[in-house]
Amino acid sequence: MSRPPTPGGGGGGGDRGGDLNSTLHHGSTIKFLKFSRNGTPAVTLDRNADLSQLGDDYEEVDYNVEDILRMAEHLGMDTDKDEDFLWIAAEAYDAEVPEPWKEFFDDSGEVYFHNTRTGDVSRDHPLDHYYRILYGIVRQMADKGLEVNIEAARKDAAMALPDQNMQEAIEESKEKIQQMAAHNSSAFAKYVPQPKSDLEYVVHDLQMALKRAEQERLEHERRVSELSAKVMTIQNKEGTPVNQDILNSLQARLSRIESAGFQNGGPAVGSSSEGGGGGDAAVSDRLARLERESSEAAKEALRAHRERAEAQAEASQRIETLEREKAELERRLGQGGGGATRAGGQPASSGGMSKASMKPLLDIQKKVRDLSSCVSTAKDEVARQTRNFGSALSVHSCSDDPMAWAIQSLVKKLRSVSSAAKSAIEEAENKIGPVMAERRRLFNELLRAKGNIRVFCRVRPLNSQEGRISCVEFPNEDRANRQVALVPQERQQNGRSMSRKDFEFDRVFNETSSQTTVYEESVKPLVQSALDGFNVCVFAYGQTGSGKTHTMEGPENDRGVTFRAIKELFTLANGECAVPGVVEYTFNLSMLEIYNEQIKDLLEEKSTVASKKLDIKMREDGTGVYVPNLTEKPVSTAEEVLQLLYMGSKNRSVGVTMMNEHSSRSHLVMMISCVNHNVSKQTSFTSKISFIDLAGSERVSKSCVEGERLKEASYINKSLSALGDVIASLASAQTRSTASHIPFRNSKLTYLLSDSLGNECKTMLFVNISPSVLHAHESLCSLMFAFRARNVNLSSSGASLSNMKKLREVAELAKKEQQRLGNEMSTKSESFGKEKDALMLKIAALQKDVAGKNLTIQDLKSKPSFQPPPPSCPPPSAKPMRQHNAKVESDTKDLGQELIALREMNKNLTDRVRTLREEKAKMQKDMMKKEEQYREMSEKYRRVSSLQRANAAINKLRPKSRSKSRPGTAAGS
Ligand SMILES: Nc1ncnc2c1ncn2[C@@H]1O[C@H](COP(=O)(O)OP(=O)(O)OP(=O)(O)O)[C@@H](O)[C@H]1O
Repeated sequence: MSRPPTPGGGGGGGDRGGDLNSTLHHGSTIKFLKFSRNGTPAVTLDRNADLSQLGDDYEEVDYNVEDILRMAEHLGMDTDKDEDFLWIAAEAYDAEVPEPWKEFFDDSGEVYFHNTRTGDVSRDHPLDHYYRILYGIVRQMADKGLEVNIEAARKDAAMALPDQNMQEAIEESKEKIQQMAAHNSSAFAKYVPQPKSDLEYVVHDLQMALKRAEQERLEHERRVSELSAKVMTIQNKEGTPVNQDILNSLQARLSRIESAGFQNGGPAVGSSSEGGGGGDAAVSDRLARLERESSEAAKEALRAHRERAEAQAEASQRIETLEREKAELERRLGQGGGGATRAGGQPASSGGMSKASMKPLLDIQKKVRDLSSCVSTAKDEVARQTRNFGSALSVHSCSDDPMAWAIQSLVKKLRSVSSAAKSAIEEAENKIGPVMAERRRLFNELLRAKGNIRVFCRVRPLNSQEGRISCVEFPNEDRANRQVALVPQERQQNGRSMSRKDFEFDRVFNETSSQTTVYEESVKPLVQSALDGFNVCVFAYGQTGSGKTHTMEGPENDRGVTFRAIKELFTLANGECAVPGVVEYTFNLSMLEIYNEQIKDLLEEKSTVASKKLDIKMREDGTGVYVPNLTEKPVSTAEEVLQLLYMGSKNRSVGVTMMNEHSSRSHLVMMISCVNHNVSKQTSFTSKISFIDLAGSERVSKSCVEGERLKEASYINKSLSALGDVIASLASAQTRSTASHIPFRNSKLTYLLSDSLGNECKTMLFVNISPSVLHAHESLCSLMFAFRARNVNLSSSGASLSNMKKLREVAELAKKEQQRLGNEMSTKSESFGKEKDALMLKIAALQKDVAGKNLTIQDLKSKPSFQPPPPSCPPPSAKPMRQHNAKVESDTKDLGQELIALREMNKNLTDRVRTLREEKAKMQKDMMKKEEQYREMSEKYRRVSSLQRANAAINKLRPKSRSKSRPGTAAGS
């Protein structure tokens, strides 16, 4: 049932009118044909079809223009722009009132609707909401340059409705439309054009315009020749006085026609002076050229359109894949308790990031890269299209050109395609953003699980002056590489002896660990983190000559972690992490030295001792600190950085102490700021990676220094202990989850690095030690300092009591399982071994027996039968001899068979033994895994206990000691 006419709505009737624009505003009717498009019921406006020829085999619906326009406005449509969607208004106008709603009229004759179930009353038709949503969806599809999928739009709109009855009502009306469509579709096939893409419509319009222009040209030609003939007739009439007036008027008319050309959309002819024939030829040529060019432009545009659609589809597919992978990664991370992380957020393994855990991230990076190259290809395509349109426009720039409007329309459409492509690119970029952010988040989670403060110990080889006695041991070296022990060898130089001290770190590198191993298992993962926006700090701590510079800088032929990290930084920034045109990086390098609490710019050209005085300032927005006037050099390759490092190193302050000829008495700080620019969004963020080669940590007394050297040493001690205090405070703040004062300002070093320590920043400390007994005490101090930082890190994880209990239970279980497997394996292998040995013996005996018998047979066979017996023996009769031979032969046969059977048996046994061996190896592997798990758990448990003990001790002390901690005690205590 149609809705009753709304006030002001005119009645139906009137002529159909071919052009919608000409009918819409004249109170006449518009007609709609219903047809099926690819099985999708739809209603479309018919503009050109001659309905009278369709007979009764279709449904023609006349609507009053005003009613439909009013309904369209009521649904929020723009009646000027939305003529293609007026069918929604028509459908809404026709919509039935669904149950349990009823339609009523009030006293003034206005319609209202009443919900008989809920009692709701509304002036709005109950389905108006649905049609508004439907309109919104199709409008959005059209705005995005997508083909309008009515079926999908209807589904989505229905889903958005809260009322089940409404949905059913819509389903019902949809079915009706489908039935009607199925009935009518065959009749309409010849009248209703197949769905076309925007560009195809443009091409079609263009061709129609050409046809019209050609027809008009022919008509013009006909009229010109008609008039010329008339003039000729008049001029040639012999004896007839020429009526000059008539002649003049005819000629003027002819000229007018020629110059008028096709003012109503027809092609302009050449000037009248060119003469009729020449002008026509020019027009034809021009038309042909224009037609050619237009069709080429249209083809090109179609191709570009298709390519764009393909690229877009591919991009969406890739994004989908990425999202799937991301979900998978997330799922895996969610299971992290037993895999990548352990309870309490402690590292799952001692080494660097495992390949398995890195792989999904690397895959995401690769996908993001692919996606971005896809986006940039699409961008290039858009740029190319735009250029093509530009040239097409310049060719057809003549505004009175008959083809201009068609070309303009083509250009307009293509521009809309290009803007659709642009928005597709934007959309893809918007999708890349979250994927990249997710990758960053996951990667950071992985690093955080390993600890934001990580401590590595590196023991350098003994040098020629130190002899061959090492006081360092590596317990469990083959397993976890995490333990190091200082063992007493003989009395120290100072006469004191030392008891054995065991330490554990995130990783211990021994004398043979290569620079590559050290880098890969320590700093490498942090480089990615720096590019992801996290501040990173790598310290090398240790006494003079312990290998700090070797670890950080390294010799030219075997670079240390700094150079390797920088190389990686550029590789990632130009490869995996870059999204050309979306995300780009720039880098700036600065290098400074802190000597006697003074900052010296090492990259300052012509640097002198009395160079500019530098200080550290807090940024006004409170986002961190900076050193005003510090030289910052833009860098884009590792080689550039190397050159600057070389220049900076030459400016370093070095002195001579008894410890090391070239001992460094200052802290060397090298910082690279990484600026991540999002090109399309015009946003950026900065992160920083810093490498700090700390000054030698040896105690003053040992260096036997005085005067200037003593002053240097005391500054060094002070700043190193300030560093220890900062790390300790940060960790205790994390443990208590409360904001507390961090004494960053106690030294220039800690203040400078205040924005790179704590929170989500990644801190890595190498403690370098010498294995020499001569340095045992200094090594012990260094290890104590590092252990303090590491313990701190542990306490920040905050393992709960329930976790401890759980860990203990799991550890017990693992231990039992390990024992059970061990027993089972040894019992099995023992019994199988025995069985196998017995069988082997039997086989060997049988083989021996067979071999002996074979020999006897051969022996007997080789003796000639006619040979006379020896004189002492009675002559043997032939019969027993034959019997004997036969017996031997049958024995041999039997033995042969037995041998085959035994060989078969042997083979089976060997197979069995092999299977058992494999089983054993598998069990051993399982056992080792379990043992490792058990070990980790017991370790965790041990740490938690020590933490508890420490907490208890702190609690005990708390009421008593409120006194300030003395500076300078951290490193040595
Ligand atoms: N892992 C190592 N393998 C081989 N040689 C090493 C290793 N570590 C250090 N060395 C050597 O030991 C010597 C002292 O090392 P390095 O200069 O790195 O010590 P340092 O702690 O930086 O001293 P300083 O505080 O004086 O700068 C150098 O000759 C260096 O080549």
